[in-house]
Amino acid sequence: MSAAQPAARGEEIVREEGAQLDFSQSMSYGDYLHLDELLGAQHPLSPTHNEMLFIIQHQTSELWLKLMLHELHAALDCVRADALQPAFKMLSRVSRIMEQLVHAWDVLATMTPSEYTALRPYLASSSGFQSWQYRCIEFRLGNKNAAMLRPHAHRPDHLATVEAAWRAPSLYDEALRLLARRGLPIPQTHLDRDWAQPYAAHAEVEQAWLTVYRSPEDHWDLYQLGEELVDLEDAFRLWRFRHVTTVERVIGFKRGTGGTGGVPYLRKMLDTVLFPELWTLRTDL
Ligand code: HEM
Ligand SMILES: N[C@@H](CC(=O)c1ccccc1NC=O)C(=O)O
Repeated sequence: MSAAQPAARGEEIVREEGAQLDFSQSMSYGDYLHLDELLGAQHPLSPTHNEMLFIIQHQTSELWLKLMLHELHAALDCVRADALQPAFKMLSRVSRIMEQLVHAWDVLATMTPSEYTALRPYLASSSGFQSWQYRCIEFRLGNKNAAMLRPHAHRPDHLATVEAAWRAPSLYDEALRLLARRGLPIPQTHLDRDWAQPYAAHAEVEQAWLTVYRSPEDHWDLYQLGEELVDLEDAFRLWRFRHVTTVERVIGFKRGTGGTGGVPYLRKMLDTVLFPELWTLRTDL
């Protein structure tokens, strides 16, 4: 077989398929996806080989966070409008994205402490702690903390977005309002409050969820909502765990570039509970 044959066959396949080959007058793949901007946004500051991994890992994470927020906002609107079926679809997508981010740690973990130490000085005081999209997700899921607004003060546009997420009812707050609309007794303190304050678990809320979980057939969609929320928190917990473990692998107990204690701070965050009564009810079921 001559060397020209496979190439000729390749040309024939493209011709037979009728693939479009000229994009001088129409929109191409790269045009639609704005790939020039996307692929032109990696600007390593160090001479190290591994910085490209570090940048792309974070940029792809931020893209997934963007989609999570898009889905979360829509899911919140649906729960508010009693449209649970579309909300379930969106929440399940949010959980799958979080799982994707959990697996993404495997790629970053190929970077050794020696490799990271070489690029770390170039990061200066930047840190994931300053991710405004991450903070919006935390707030939309109900982990409210006013101190987390401060790192965004230098960007009034981002500050306004994070502040709006902080002041708004969270997904869990909306779920409890839904339970109340369905006739389940939710204390007034949990139906109308200062939503910027951290959520406080309440025995009556657990009782309401227990009613749902004790007879799923009578409350099937609320039962499904409860399990969707638990799926999401489960995936979030895994992400936090992989984060702190990866951080310990690469910087040990050094302080973080964001100014926190580093691993001890991230370990404290592992204690966060987003939807407390959905977990405690299991003991009492
Ligand atoms: C080698 C990789 C990484 C190291 C060493 C690292 C280290 C740290 C440290 C030490 C903190 C605490 C804040 C500080 O003082 O800086 C932190 C926070 C944070 N990091 Fe990372 N990180 C890494 C990768 C990532 C990745 C891939 C993401 C994905 C977006 C990420 C997102 C965050 C977020 C959102 C926080 C704030 C967490 C919170 O406040 O609960 N980090 N990281
Ligand atoms: N806080 C990290 C730095 C860091 O991880 C980071 C720096 C810039 C952009 C993203 C980062 N990732 C997550 O925190 C450290 O202390 O090494």
